[in-house]
Amino acid sequence: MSYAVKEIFKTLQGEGAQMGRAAVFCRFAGCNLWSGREIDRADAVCSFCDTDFVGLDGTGGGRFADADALAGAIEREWAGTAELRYVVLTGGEPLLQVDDALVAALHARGFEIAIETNGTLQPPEGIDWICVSPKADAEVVLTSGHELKLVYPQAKAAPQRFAELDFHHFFLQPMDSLEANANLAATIQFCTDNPRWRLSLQSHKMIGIR
Ligand SMILES: C[S@@+](CC[C@H](N)C(=O)[O-])C[C@H]1O[C@@H](n2cnc3c(N)ncnc32)[C@H](O)[C@@H]1O
Ligand SMILES: Nc1nc2[nH]cc(C(=O)O)c2c(=O)[nH]1
Ligand code: SF4
Ligand SMILES: [Mg+2]
Repeated sequence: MSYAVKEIFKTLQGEGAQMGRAAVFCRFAGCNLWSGREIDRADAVCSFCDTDFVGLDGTGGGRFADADALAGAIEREWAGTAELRYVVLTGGEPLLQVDDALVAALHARGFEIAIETNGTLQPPEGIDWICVSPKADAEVVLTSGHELKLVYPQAKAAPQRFAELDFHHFFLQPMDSLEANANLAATIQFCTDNPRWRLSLQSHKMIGIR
């Protein structure tokens, strides 16, 4: 099958337990919890998204005919050493498109594969780092992985609902919005009072990288 990709770029992972690690980001177009159009935002299941995932027009974006073509583009973007190749599949919601063929093509090129997902869809086998970020009252069907990274606060997604799921790391990430300062303060307070949860900052926004 073909893949619709908004953008492909190399940067440092800004969030979570892999913060600071060099990675190629592959941002898939489209999401199942928001159309991506501002006119629909207030009524969407996920209403605080900070990302433009509509269309194929970002740097390195486009329609890729098959897994080999997309993995090849990701490999060219990495453009570096053979070791510690790392790709973050994100979006939009990457699990609308990521399949066995893409996992195999990336592994064949020596990439460790990470994914950022809202947890409403099952992944193919073999993804090396799974980050689930639950949204509002959307049902989480992907209940195990490496990190659970909850944007905080969300009226319909209290941390307690996820604290017993099968993840190695539990992060709260302050919601970036007009209330970002208050959200940061509330997140610091919650993590201070509930030591299962650690603070994840969107460090790329603080240091001015993508
Ligand atoms: C744009 S999403 C794409 C991947 C997937 N759809 C998801 O929601 O996890 C990438 C990450 O950004 C986080 N994110 C989105 N909007 C945010 C905001 N306003 N403040 C903080 N984190 C946000 C998401 O929760 C997720 O962890
Ligand atoms: N540097 C950087 N780190 C990130 N971690 C998760 C991101 C995402 O949008 O999925 C992201 C992003 O867009 N940029
Ligand atoms: S689920 Fe992810 S990509 Fe979709 S609207 Fe929410 S944050 Fe954005
Ligand atoms: Mg982002």
